[in-house]
Amino acid sequence: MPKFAANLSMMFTEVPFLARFEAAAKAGFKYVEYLFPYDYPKDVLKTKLQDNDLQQVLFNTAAGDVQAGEWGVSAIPGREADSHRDIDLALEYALALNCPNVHIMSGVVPPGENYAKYKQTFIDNVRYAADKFQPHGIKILLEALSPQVKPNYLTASQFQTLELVDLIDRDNVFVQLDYFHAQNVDGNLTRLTDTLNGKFAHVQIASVPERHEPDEGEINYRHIFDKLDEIGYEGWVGCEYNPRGKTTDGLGWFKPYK
Ligand SMILES: O=C(O)[C@@H](O)C(=O)CO
Ligand SMILES: [Mg+2]
Repeated sequence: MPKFAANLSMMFTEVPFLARFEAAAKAGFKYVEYLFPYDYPKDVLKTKLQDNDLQQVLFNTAAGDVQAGEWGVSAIPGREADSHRDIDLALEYALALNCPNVHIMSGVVPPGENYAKYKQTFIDNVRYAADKFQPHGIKILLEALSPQVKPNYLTASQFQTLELVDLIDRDNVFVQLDYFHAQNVDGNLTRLTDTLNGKFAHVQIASVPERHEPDEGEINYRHIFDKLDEIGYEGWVGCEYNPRGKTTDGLGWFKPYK
């Protein structure tokens, strides 16, 4: 049975961020993920996790200057020092929060730029991270983002991310398989799951096209959950969706899995 993690960047937004830990625990979650921890001291987050018997399973490296269009900097040529600073900070938080996975954000490739140069910069920076995280047993995740959500992100297709994982060639680097983006770009989700089997170490879910609860739209998630069980997937499934209304009102789908 999948282990579901509440995504506190998207779920329980009825309450302020630090109150979402308790809200998730009360709703029956044992695991949480969220985009960025950096606005809060490590101790504050650690206490929230401990007080609510929750395990943190994923967060991302910093986004950079979001107003200026950045969404990570690790693929941007000339920004290696910023990328390494973000990776080092992420490692500090991962160790403090006992978090087993960190997603390294590549950033966008502006149209007309040299894609190969961005790709190589990302490969080099992820190798730097992989070697730093490896002694601590922390996995690095790379995610493809669909163009309707983040145009010109370094990778849009799961196959591009898979190629990067293979080129980076480190034991602790994996695909972050977000089925919402995968359906938007690649489709064919059952076969895709088989193709990526062993290469992905974290899953995220949401309906398509609305990015709501996984109980509507194009994807039959009951089938996907069975498929993940069938292949023996042991990682977490992050609930990265925007609830249709109040978060708890939309948790009917979660009842059988509590
Ligand atoms: O799917 C997403 O958008 C996220 O998982 C993320 O980490 C960055 O955009
Ligand atoms: Mg995602």
